Amino acid sequence: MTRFNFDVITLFPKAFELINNLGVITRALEKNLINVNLHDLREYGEGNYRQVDDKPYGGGSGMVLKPEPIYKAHDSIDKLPNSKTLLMTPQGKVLKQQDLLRWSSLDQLIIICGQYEGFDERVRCLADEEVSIGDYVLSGGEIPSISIINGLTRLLPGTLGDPGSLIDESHNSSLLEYPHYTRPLIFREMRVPDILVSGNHEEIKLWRKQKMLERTLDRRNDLISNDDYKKLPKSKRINRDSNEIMKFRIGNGYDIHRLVEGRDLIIGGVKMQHPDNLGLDGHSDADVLSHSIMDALLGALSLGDIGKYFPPSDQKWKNADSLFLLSKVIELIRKEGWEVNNIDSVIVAERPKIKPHVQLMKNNISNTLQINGSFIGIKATTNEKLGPEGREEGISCHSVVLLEKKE
Ligand SMILES: Nc1ccn([C@@H]2O[C@H](COP(=O)(O)O)[C@@H](O)[C@H]2O)c(=O)n1
Ligand SMILES: C[C@@]1(CO)OP(=O)(O)OP(=O)(O)OC[C@H]1O
Repeated sequence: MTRFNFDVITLFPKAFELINNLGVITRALEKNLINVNLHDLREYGEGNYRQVDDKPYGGGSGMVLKPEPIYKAHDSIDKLPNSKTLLMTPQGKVLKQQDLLRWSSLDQLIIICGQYEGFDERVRCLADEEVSIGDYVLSGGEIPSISIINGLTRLLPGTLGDPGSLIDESHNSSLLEYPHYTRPLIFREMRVPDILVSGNHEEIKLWRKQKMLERTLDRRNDLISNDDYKKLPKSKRINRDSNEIMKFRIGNGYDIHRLVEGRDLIIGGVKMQHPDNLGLDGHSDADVLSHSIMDALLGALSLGDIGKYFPPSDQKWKNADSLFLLSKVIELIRKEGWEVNNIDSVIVAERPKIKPHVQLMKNNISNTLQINGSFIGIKATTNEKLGPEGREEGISCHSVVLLEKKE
């Protein structure tokens, strides 16, 4: 039978009395599956007072654990062939289930418990790995060590009554575990999902897999690595939930309006003069720049296009100010929980010169969207006399936007 040795160097050996009352761990001790040897650091202290700490060089508050007692304690431990030394410190790598699995194939873990005031830097040389149990500070490494003893022991063969309970549980794969239910069927009007009482084990298996995915996406989508995500069937990647792990969405918008006589030429909310007094025709003010930005914003969130929100059949939008329409679209985007990262547009017009008006257009878009002008790019190009824009039959505009999910 495997016998795993934990050797813990600690100033507070009494803290480990807890493991004598920890169910699975206690049973593993009784069955000699593990050995927990406590090495009281005080016994390796120096002088009559068994001093283990001292003032820091360079000044500063608090005391620092001296290197000599820790080295002496570490030297005193018999090292098994397959052994590693861990140093518990908030500066260490955050503990993951994978680490416990990795260490479970060793014969021995020597765990050095740091203290919150710190230890002499040279102690780090003893450690194969520095480990933290989270981004917070405890008074010492004892509770983190107990976490490691607990987490690792339950992985050892013969420890758990039902080894099957290791298979599905959270963190073994990169997904969290599915929800569990037991009797009664209905508790305070909360009913166990029908599928679990259906007796259809194939369906139950599928439901559990789906719940694992949903739960992880909902609570800990940081656990889903790109590789794991790619392993998912494509049908799962394209569903609504999978979109939630995306923090960015890109959108593309295009619009073109005909150049005619008797209409104003308004682009980006700026009224310009065409050399032949032409203007853009449309139901609204036909502002191609604002329109293409709106379509890009809506497209980024798969929300359709402007015609859906401001139908040309509706007289309400006759000669509408497109900057006002844009203000409505950005309201919708923000209501959906997204923010504009940046916008880039290109206006295709043979004439007039757009460049002199670009700053004013930027100001208008920036005020309407309430974003800084430096995140808005507006450019212009002729179409080299080619196509409808080149023949001055119309002016078009292309825009792309990047949206970022708000926290
Ligand atoms: N209606 C336009 C078209 C172009 N510009 C500016 O002129 C530059 C040269 O245009 P090309 O189409 O020959 O590349 C272009 O980079 C724009 O800055 C403009 O202001 N208005
Ligand atoms: C803006 C709207 C408003 O009715 O009309 P138009 O000015 O004709 O512009 P278009 O780019 O055809 O978009 C459709 C409409 O939403």
